[in-house]
Amino acid sequence: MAEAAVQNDSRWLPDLEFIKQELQRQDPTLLSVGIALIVVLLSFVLWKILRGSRISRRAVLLVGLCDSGKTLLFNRLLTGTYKKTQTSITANSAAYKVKSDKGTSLTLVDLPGHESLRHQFLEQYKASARALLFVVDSSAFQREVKEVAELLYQLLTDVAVLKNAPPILIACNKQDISMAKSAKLVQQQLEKELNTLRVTRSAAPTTLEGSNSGVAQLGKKGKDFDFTQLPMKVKFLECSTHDSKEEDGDANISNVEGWLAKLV
Ligand SMILES: Nc1nc2c(ncn2[C@@H]2O[C@H](COP(=O)(O)OP(=O)(O)OP(=O)(O)O)[C@@H](O)[C@H]2O)c(=O)[nH]1
Repeated sequence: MAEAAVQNDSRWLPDLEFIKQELQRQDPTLLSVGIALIVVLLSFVLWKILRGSRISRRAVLLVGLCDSGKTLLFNRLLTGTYKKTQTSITANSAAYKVKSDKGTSLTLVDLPGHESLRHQFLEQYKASARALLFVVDSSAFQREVKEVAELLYQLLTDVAVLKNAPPILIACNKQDISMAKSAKLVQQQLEKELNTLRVTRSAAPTTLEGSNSGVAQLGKKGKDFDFTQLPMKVKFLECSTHDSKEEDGDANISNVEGWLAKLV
């Protein structure tokens, strides 16, 4: 057995000897070709690993404040129909087949928006996020802007979230209501609010236990914050999950479906 192993090993010896001799001769052409080959090989392996981890993360998390419309959007995406909703106290998840020829599926996870629950569920799911579908009630945005920005700030500075840099869709929902703010206005106000939050949070003293561990800097230092400074793609869209006249009227979510289809 041992002899066979030695014989097997000896098959490699001429090659190693050849490489050794060539290196000793320090042929610059061969050396650069060798280095280039190694770089290509390593890049390929790295690309495979990164791609593999992206594919294995299939969860699209629906996050947002209470009553922003996550559960109704979740139901609409899955069944296309209207269903009366109640405040979620736990996460709902289901397989969702994207609207494209590929027919691939993602897992939609609707997380509770209530302040006392959302942190716990975000902690549980954030590492598996392929993407984040952040739902905003555009009709209540003026009143809720600070709270919306705080939740977004929490996500955008979370080291575990930033590690995977999942694409984010900010769905400016309830556009059927006349008071609803446009996606452009929501974006501008959020950028302003996140900028303020960044200043106040970085000025806040860190506790002895280091409560700021796991929290990263938001955007580029020394520049006013805007969403293009983030490592992930952030898109803003307008949608409505039901018609203002009839609750079970048509939803306007085809752009959300389009965004989901592009994830796979
Ligand atoms: N007019 C209008 N109402 C909507 C829309 N989307 C949701 N709603 C209503 O808003 C209310 C809250 O919707 P939900 O889907 O339960 O909200 P949620 O974000 O899941 O709330 P939590 O479970 O508390 O996190 C319900 O009465 C919905 O019918 C919309 O696009 N337009």
